Amino acid sequence: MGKVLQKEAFGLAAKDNSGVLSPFSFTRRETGEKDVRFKVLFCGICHSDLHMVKNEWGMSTYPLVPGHEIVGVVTEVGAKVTKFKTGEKVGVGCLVSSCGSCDSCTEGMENYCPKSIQTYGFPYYDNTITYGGYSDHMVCEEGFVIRIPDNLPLDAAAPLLCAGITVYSPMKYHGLDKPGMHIGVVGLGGLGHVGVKFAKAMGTKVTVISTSEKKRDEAINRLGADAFLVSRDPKQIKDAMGTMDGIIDTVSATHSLLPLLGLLKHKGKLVMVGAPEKPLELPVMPLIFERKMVMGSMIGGIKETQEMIDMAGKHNITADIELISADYVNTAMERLEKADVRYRFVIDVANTLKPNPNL
Ligand SMILES: NC(=O)c1ccc[n+]([C@@H]2O[C@H](COP(=O)([O-])OP(=O)(O)OC[C@H]3O[C@@H](n4cnc5c(N)ncnc54)[C@H](O)[C@@H]3O)[C@@H](O)[C@H]2O)c1
Ligand SMILES: [Zn+2]
Ligand SMILES: [Zn+2]
Repeated sequence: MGKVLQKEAFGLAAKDNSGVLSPFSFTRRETGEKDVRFKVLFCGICHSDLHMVKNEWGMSTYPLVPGHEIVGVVTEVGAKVTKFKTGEKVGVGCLVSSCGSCDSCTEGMENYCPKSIQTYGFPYYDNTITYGGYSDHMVCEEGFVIRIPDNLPLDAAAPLLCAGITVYSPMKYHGLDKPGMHIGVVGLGGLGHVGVKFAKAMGTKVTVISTSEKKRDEAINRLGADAFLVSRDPKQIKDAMGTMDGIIDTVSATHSLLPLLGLLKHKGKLVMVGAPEKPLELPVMPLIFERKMVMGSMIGGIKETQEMIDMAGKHNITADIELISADYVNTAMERLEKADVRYRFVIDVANTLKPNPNL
């Protein structure tokens, strides 16, 4: 193999598990035949970025450039790229590659490919480590690039690439997308608030389940939820027992599943998408007595990510965001830890991250 050509890149990286990000220069590969290169305009801050920055899942390597809710404008395409042209608005979510031939890949579920490569912190084929979207530009195989509908504002669309697909995929897969169904959404953060919007667009009745009354007004009047339940209030839980077809649990910390299982109808499904660092306690009696199910779900495939964002375009679904400058990222991480965000931080990368003069 000849000399591998590379391009200078600049971003923000965690250098250790302290939770602090700082400027970082690195290189990305040249645009390969099937690669799309794009200038990053905006990147959302997912709670997974925070888990990874702090190595809470025990799988982080440093330096770690987070970011998997990335949108931008195409600057260069490889000779064999057919789907994208320079100037087009594109995005990349949590995946940048997969094997392409296993059962999961064949079924369009690259997210479950055992050899899938995540957008940051994973070894790539050329023995480099993948770096995410808190950076000035990206290069990605065209098969993992998503087209952003023209009518969506790019900053508020960015979080759909992880938060959006993570709630959309299980609703579709588990048949929780049928009008008339009653869906619960636990945890009203980045994932939860877009979960409410998609579930409403699918025509279901949506109840937000939260730990305090604080978000009741916003959940109902701003996000369009039909009802709001405080999970720590036994009376509110009791009144809603056995009413829900499915619950999407987006909570990022350990919490009790018992009240949630109680809210489900017979055969109801509790889908775990939140990924706390410690195991949760699973009460089995409600599962046994009423054939209830608990399952997990991880992001979604590329085809369904495109479907999700096209649906968002049709229904004008975007995230409610706080647009921040790159130098605010450490404060944003601290606030995210305390659930002090309405409802997603998005970094204004192109305007505020120090540009790379060589790009
Ligand atoms: N399964 C996947 O594919 C996938 C994809 C993206 C994110 N995630 C995970 O989902 C979780 C949520 O991500 P996010 O970006 O929406 O985070 P977020 O911080 O925006 O939202 C988390 C919500 O959980 C609530 N919460 C925190 N601790 C709680 C507790 N003890 N009890 C009840 N509620 C509590 C917070 O108030 C907040 O509303 C994270 O663990 C993240 O890593 C999973
Ligand atoms: Zn994410
Ligand atoms: Zn595969």
